[in-house]
Amino acid sequence: MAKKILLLPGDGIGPEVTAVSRRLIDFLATEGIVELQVDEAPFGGAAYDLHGAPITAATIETALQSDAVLMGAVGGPQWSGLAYDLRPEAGLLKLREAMDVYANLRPAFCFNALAGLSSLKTELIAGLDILFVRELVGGVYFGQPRGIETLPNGEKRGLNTHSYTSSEIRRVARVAFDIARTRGNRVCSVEKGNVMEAGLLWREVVTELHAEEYADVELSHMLADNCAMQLVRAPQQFDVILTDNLFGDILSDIASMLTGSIGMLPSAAIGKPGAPGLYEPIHGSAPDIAGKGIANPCASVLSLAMAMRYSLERPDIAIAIEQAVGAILTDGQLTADLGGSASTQDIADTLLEALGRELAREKREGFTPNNGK
Ligand SMILES: NC(=O)c1ccc[n+]([C@@H]2O[C@H](COP(=O)([O-])OP(=O)(O)OC[C@H]3O[C@@H](n4cnc5c(N)ncnc54)[C@H](O)[C@@H]3O)[C@@H](O)[C@H]2O)c1
Ligand SMILES: CC(C)[C@H](C(=O)O)[C@@H](O)C(=O)O
Ligand SMILES: [Mg+2]
Repeated sequence: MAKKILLLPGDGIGPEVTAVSRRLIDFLATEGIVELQVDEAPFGGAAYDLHGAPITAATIETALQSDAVLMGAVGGPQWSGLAYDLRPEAGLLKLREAMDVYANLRPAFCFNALAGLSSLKTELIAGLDILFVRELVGGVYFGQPRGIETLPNGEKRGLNTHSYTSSEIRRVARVAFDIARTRGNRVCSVEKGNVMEAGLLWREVVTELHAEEYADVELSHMLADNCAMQLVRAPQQFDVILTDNLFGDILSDIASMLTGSIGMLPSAAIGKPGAPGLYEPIHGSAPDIAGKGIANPCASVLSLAMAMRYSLERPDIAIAIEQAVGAILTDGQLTADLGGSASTQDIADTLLEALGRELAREKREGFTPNNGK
């Protein structure tokens, strides 16, 4: 039966990079390599402009009925004055919450061809392969109470609540330990238990789960500020980094620059086994370059590869896409963020050819599933 994929291009460069993934999807479908039913809906600021809300109930329903949702990016200055709930970013949080995609996998992998473009020295980067497992539907992003209130003295107060229950921590920690077993078998759990009770509980629950079920996996703990420093000092020390929603957001952006550009980093947000996954680049709508046709589409395309691996049961296509991206980078097909002059369209054209070659090679030689490593 055809797998269902919902595209949510979003705002800014979102539609530009998603269009490249769409070309790959259409190619795979036309060649009969995979049977896909593709839907598309406005999302974020685009949905607000059309429907007065950043996501509609119908789009949430379609997402829940899909096998995978591929999102571009949302947000932009034209919507920044809206009330909090109407902002494009609030639509994204609503979607993540509705899909209950609590584990956000953010690989920071450096393609060989880009090692020299990292903001760190090449020798610190060679072979870099970190996987962030970021909790995605809890913590300070969702804690109650929240809001902006006026105090009796007339002053305003902005309020957010950072909270985690043990079951929320346990389920995402389980994902990190399970994935670690398929790669370097090491998990570094990151919080700030030195100053936050939620961090203390985080460490306690992770330690307990480790002792009960995952004693074979090497577990370490690190405070988030130290982790930020270690990521730019000696990033190769890490295999899987397990952390909360806010720290995961920030630490994965730091790690993106180790790989050459934020335009390279994909993500997969997964929930209960069998439930649809949400796939999106970690970058935003990049208003500074939107409409110029120069956005790097690799993060979107690599997110599609993650969808093939984690939701669409096609690890062969995932690997072919990843190999194709590696091949065009090696050929020097680089967008401006990587110091090149290729347009988004140029990348789409060469990527399609490279994907065709990779799939043909797999047909001849077979492939070995690599679990995203
Ligand atoms: N998942 C998402 O939809 C998401 C993620 C982050 C930020 N945002 C939103 O995007 C808007 C802009 O945020 P920002 O400027 O802080 O972050 P951003 O990630 O959009 O851009 C940061 C910088 O990286 C560059 N960049 C990002 N992606 C690129 C790509 N694919 N190719 C080339 N260069 C790229 C941009 O040009 C910019 O200079 C805000 O409204 C923010 O809330 C959305
Ligand atoms: C846009 C925003 C809600 C989002 C986040 O903070 O999770 C973004 O920064 C990301 O990394 O996906
Ligand atoms: Mg972010």
